[in-house]
Amino acid sequence: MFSYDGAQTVILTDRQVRLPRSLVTIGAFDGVHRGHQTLVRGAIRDAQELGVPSVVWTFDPPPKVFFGRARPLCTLEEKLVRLARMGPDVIVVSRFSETYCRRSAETFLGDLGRVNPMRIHVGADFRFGSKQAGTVALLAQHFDVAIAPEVRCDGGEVISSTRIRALRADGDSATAKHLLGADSDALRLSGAMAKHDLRLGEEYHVSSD
Ligand SMILES: Cc1cc2nc3c(=O)[nH]c(=O)nc-3n(C[C@H](O)[C@H](O)[C@H](O)COP(=O)(O)O)c2cc1C
Ligand SMILES: Nc1ncnc2c1ncn2[C@@H]1O[C@H](COP(=O)(O)OP(=O)(O)OP(=O)(O)O)[C@@H](O)[C@H]1O
Repeated sequence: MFSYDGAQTVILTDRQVRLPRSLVTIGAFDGVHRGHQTLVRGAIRDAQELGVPSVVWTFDPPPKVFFGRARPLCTLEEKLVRLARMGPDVIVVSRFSETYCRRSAETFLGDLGRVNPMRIHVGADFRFGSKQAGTVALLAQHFDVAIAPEVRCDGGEVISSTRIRALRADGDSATAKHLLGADSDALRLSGAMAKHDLRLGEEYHVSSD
């Protein structure tokens, strides 16, 4: 349990979670940049209006990092803290592994059934399942899907983890930090969280004390 400003977030693996109703947003969320933040906040707001728990479903490591296509912008712990500070009810972490990446899009749709989503918020380019076969169109055949508008920076470019990685690689840490938004500095966690290893399938019990 992560507590922040009175809000509490439960962090679970995909094997632990089960909810009778929810509103879900899904993504790798590496860095939890300003685009991610708008998506997650919109999902939490919608969940509150519908009166159901908000769920952020993410992957560790980020798939692009797993496949060696990118270096991570932050650790799992930093990502969880940045997500939890926005106040979702639940964060679900799927361990992205050699076995997991072979799960088909249809199997992942079944996984989502564990939380019975009333609606799912994602960006238009969201893909899922082995070989990225699952599209937003497929997702919309099974669930009510809300497509989040793309968040752009002042210069008009879409904010993405890829762009922030490139800015960092070019040494432009000021612009990278700006696109990551507030709280972009590494956040220290309580020892309780650091001691737990999600890979062991344990539930996190985290307090911000
Ligand atoms: C069950 C599952 C299997 C996946 N398998 C692959 C894969 O084989 N190749 C790949 O590039 N990405 C794979 N992904 C990652 C997705 O393409 C995507 O990165 C992920 O769903 C997160 O979405 P986002 O990148 O929009 O944040 C898989 C995702 C899921 C949920
Ligand atoms: N700028 C943005 N505005 C709104 N939604 C976004 C934005 N960037 C990503 N998203 C959405 O957030 C979720 C997670 O996306 P993802 O983790 O792939 O971020 P990304 O910045 O596109 O990463 P990468 O550049 O590594 O592909 C997806 O549903 C995606 O569509």
